[in-house]
Amino acid sequence: MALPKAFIAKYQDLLGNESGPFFEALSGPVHKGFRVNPLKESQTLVDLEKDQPIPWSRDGYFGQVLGRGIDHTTGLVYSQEPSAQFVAEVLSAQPGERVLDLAAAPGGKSTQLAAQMNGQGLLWTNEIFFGRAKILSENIERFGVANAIVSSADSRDLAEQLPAYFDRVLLDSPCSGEGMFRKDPEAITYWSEDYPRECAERSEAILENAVKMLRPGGVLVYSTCTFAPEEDEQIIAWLLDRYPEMALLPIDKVAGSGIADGRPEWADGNPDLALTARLWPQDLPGEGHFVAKLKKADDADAGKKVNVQKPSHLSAEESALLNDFLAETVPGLAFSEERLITFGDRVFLLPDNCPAFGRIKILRAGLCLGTFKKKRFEPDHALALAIHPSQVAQSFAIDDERQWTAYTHGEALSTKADLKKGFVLMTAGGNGVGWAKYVNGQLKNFYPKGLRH
Ligand SMILES: C[S@@+](CC[C@H](N)C(=O)[O-])C[C@H]1O[C@@H](n2cnc3c(N)ncnc32)[C@H](O)[C@@H]1O
Repeated sequence: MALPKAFIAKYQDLLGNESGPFFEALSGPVHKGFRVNPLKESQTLVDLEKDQPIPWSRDGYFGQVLGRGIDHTTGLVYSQEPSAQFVAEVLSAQPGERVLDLAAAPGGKSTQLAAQMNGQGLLWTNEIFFGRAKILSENIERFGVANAIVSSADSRDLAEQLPAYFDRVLLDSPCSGEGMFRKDPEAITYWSEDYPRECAERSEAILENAVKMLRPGGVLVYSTCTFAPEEDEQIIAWLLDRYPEMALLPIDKVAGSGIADGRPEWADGNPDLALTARLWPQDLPGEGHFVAKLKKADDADAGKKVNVQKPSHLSAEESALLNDFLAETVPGLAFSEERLITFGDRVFLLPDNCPAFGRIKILRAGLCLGTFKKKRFEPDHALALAIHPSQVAQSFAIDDERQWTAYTHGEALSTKADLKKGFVLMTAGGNGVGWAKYVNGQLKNFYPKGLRH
């Protein structure tokens, strides 16, 4: 890997004697990791080795996930670089809280936060670029997350809509990506001496909005995947200076893991900056990361009141179609109609007390239940991935490779199983993986066309 001369000079200067092992590590092997998904009822399908837990990640292991493998397709695992798994652990979202992931695509940290929240509370996950937000939304669906709002908005517009609203905010900032040089050498081509400063300016602008959205007493985690002090300690020094209501919190650096303190001497010398965390490739089996955890003062400005999103009014026909579908197919799913919202023909179950969307572009408003078709209701793939098989009236277990291949190709399956005419939850290894419609010994395939392979 050819590193820019200016990069080498900068880190020789900053790291002194440590620079040798640092540059050596940058030309060493990349470490792969994955997380298992505790939101899924059963883990029986995971055929990846789970003998090397990542010390700083609750559900994380070293190892490589295959893109088209059943583990991945069914949302049982999420492929994520080991160091990146530390960030959401530091934020530590709790069930029932209001949590914002402000720069979230493709969704590594959001899916980890969703696992921590275990379906309770509100996870608002945002990505400014619409194309990337679509990928984020697909990953949220595959992971079986029912309580997430996925939006695509500029942080300024979000802050106007949701002032002082969240218990926890994560800004995993768009950065110069120096920590990914080893994993993704293309990142080197974007680098210049000025690039970290340019990225830092963008991060400052996003951070201002992140702080606005934090409630008094709320917790903010700021992270990057760069070594650049301009985007790491110096940004936090700037934040502490600009917002006296924000204070650094200690981070559990997991004794023996190699996670290091931040470097006050690379910013304004404030000793509190040592509370931040640095993950160096020469110290641990992962890529480069920086993490800071801060709290907003309990007596900070509480902001204006945020309204609750108004539900949609279903027509009598829509209500009847939906209620018939639920009674026949998912009798174990109970909720109040006050939580239903429609986008075109699709109906979503909002998280409890969901805040109003205003003009924010929403890609996913909680759990998509399905689509109103002419005189019928068709369940959504997201519903199959998020519900527990015990909630449905009938299910069909795919128990061999041949059936799995046929189902994910979009073929109908023949069966002698004792099923009633209507929708059937298809399961694999004990988890919902999609829908089929049973008619006369045939399971008609409802696996989404875009996912067939
Ligand atoms: C480090 S990545 C996020 C990775 C993600 N947290 C994960 O774990 O999968 C930063 C994200 O910020 C987005 N971004 C770029 N410019 C932005 C801006 N001005 N405001 C907010 N997000 C931005 C990028 O598109 C990118 O998806």
